[in-house]
Amino acid sequence: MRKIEHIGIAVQDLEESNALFAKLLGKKHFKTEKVEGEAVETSFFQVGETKVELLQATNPNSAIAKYLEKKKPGVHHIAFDVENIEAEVERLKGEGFEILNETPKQGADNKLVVFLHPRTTNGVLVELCQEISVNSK
Ligand SMILES: CC[C@H](C(=O)O)C(=O)SCCNC(=O)CCNC(=O)[C@H](O)C(C)(C)COP(=O)(O)OP(=O)(O)OC[C@H]1O[C@@H](n2cnc3c(N)ncnc32)[C@H](O)[C@@H]1OP(=O)(O)O
Ligand SMILES: [Co+2]
Repeated sequence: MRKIEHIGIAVQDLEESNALFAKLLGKKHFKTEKVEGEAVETSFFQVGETKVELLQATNPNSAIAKYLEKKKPGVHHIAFDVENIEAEVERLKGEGFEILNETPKQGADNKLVVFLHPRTTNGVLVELCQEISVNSK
């Protein structure tokens, strides 16, 4: 794990939360992006070397929608930047962590992502992110 890539925050209304976090952080988000595969719309704020990712569900089947059926808006996950996501998945499997999607999937902000089940990570939903480099496209 090289650094915290982002903190994911589940929100009900992206526009409203964008305005709130712009006030809080003293800067506007640098991008919004829909991730069809996750049925989310995201918005990113750069904070030093890490980011805040706001997530709104785009349909009721979204993991964010399901989360908000049971819990209040708030911190949803923590994402770590990794150099080699496949190698990290193998390492973490060996350490007994439960991998939710062994095959990395398309994330936001030009990343491949994997999630670990919170029941094996002390109750924290963990995301691994690997930058998709230009020559690997
Ligand atoms: C990829 C785009 C973007 C990016 O950064 O690039 C994203 O970050 S997308 C983020 C949204 N997508 C995901 O979160 C995908 C991974 N998540 C899942 O597969 C599910 O949400 C899962 C398995 C974590 C929970 O599924 P579900 O809600 O259907 O199950 P339960 O409600 O039964 O929960 C089981 C158990 O886990 C606890 N839980 C659920 N969500 C969280 C959470 N975010 N943080 C911590 N704990 C969580 C829940 O409370 C249940 O615990 P229990 O003790 O059994 O009550
Ligand atoms: Co994320």
